[in-house]
Amino acid sequence: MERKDTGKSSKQKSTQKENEALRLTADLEGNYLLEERVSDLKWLGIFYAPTGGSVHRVAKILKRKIGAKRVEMFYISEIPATRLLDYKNIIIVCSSLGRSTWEREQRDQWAKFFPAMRKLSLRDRRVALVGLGDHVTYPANFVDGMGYMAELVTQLGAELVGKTSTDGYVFSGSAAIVDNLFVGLPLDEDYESEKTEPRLDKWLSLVLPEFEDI
Ligand SMILES: Cc1cc2nc3c(=O)[nH]c(=O)nc-3n(C[C@H](O)[C@H](O)[C@H](O)COP(=O)(O)O)c2cc1C
Repeated sequence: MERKDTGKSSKQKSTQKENEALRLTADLEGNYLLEERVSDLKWLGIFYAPTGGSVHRVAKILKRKIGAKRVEMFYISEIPATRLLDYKNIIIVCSSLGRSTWEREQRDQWAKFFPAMRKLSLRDRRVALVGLGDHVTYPANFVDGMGYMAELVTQLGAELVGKTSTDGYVFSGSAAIVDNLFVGLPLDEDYESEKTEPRLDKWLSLVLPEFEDI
């Protein structure tokens, strides 16, 4: 059979395919449009920033422990926020740099990413958080950033999994605690790096079974 030439370049065709897989819907208040992916979900994506420090190191350890072939990993400054929608389950690795830093786009990659992320619907997605912090220098704001991230993904409709007990952590305050549990896994590479691997192993044994199959 003769193939019809639609006159479209392969780039146009792949953009068209991308648009077909995304659906725009109004949020509950009708304030803005939410983007939803409706096809081709993959099992697990790890999204992290910043790169080159403790967050990046922990993201790489996570990928190795889960199995490099089972998971895809992205530095958020190199991808559009809609990439989150490709995954049924999502692990976000972030640090805490204080709310003022997170609110300044010129200083923080997550702050730059948030406006596009706020347009997504994460309904039917399971999200687990890993938050890097420093319990010695910032005991009153320990892993606060993970708390802000939890607020955001919950607002976007995601189901938060992988909450952890505060047992074994020394701190005086944290925005990452809800109902006496951390909203994800806190890690302190600055002062407790020897605890990182055992904490990750224990957490993964609990969180991986919570992720949904596709
Ligand atoms: C300016 C600045 C502010 C920080 N604020 C906090 C904080 O409020 N709470 C906390 O637990 N850690 C805080 N930290 C510690 C970092 O979150 C921690 O060192 C983290 O491992 C850094 O990750 P990175 O090496 O990937 O950048 C802060 C660090 C810096 C440099």
